[in-house]
Amino acid sequence: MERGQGFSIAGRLRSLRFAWSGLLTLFRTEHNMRIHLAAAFAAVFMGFLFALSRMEWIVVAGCIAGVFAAEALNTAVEKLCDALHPDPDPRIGRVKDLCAAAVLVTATGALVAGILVFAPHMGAIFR
Ligand SMILES: Nc1ncnc2c1ncn2[C@@H]1O[C@H](COP(=O)(O)OP(=O)(O)OP(=O)(O)O)[C@@H](O)[C@H]1O
Repeated sequence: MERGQGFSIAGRLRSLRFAWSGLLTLFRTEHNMRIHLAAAFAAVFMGFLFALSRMEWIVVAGCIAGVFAAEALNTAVEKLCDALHPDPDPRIGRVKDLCAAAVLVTATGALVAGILVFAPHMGAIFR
């Protein structure tokens, strides 16, 4: 936001357009994001199939949002690193490894939460 500019609906809508454009770029350019998207669709499909409770939907939605946000931040830092320091540098490598670790931790947490939410429903089918 530039200094001296007041709040305006048009300004907020413009910011929303930028965020949407970032989201589209993420899905178009990041292969990992397509895997996250496929997992999210599978979780939502199974959520309707098993008629999840409100609390279970909150867990699923939180996991999907968390993984997408982690991947967006990871991609942003990667692009910033490449723009500021295109040459190989062990410090840049460490920064990228740390960001990748953040995505891994988030995705693993989402996987564990997904198993805890869906396993009892699947177990009920085979009982
Ligand atoms: N400029 C660099 N200097 C040193 N090591 C780097 C550099 N760029 C990347 N690396 C190393 O290579 C790894 C992969 O980097 P890259 O930018 O290809 O990320 P990625 O996770 O493979 O990206 P994507 O998911 O977009 O394919 C990094 O985690 C880091 O260890």
